[in-house]
Amino acid sequence: MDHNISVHLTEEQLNKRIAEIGAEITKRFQGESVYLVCILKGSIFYTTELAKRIELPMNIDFMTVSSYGSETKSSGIINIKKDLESSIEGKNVILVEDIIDSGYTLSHLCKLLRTRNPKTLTITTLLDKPDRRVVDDVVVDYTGFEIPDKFVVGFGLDYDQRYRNLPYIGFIEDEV
Ligand SMILES: O=P(O)(O)OC[C@H]1O[C@H](OP(=O)(O)OP(=O)(O)O)[C@H](O)[C@@H]1O
Ligand code: HPA
Repeated sequence: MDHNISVHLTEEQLNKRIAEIGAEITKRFQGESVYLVCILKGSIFYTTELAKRIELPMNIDFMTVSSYGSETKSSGIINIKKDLESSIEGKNVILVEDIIDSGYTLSHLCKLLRTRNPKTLTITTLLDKPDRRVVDDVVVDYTGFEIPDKFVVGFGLDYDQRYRNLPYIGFIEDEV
């Protein structure tokens, strides 16, 4: 089944904001290196665009986490399907998320990563849906855009594994 998808954020708007966040992170960690943690799969597009805009020595690592399955609502149960390859002890870790919705994923991940003693833990998300928050115990350092409570796809985000490749962020309007 296909969906009507309305464009909410264009590729240009996304990349402009990502460049701003990259510049801020570059300034904040001047003279140091950073360890980017990409939360697969959704964050892959944001991570690659952001990484290109951070002018610092960098390591990029990946975690696969899942809580949504084929639903549009979080189950609240976070599964770590793939863990990081290296130790983050003493590193400037930057956790890169595509979206914060209920907050379950971020809350769980932050608790887990802090147990591994990073030097700093910085959180960035491309999108934030504040109206949907259930768990709100994490301060986000860099947010791309706040969006209303509508299901979004594109730029890495999926609906039942579809639409990740759209170069923009769009709202699912209805089925056609
Ligand atoms: O704030 P929350 O309600 O926890 O939702 C946010 C999380 O949900 C999505 O991941 P998902 O589990 O759908 O996996 P995916 O990235 O592979 O699509 C998204 O990428 C975030 O990681
Ligand atoms: O709106 C969304 N779209 C895609 N994936 C998501 N994961 C949480 N919220 C969303």
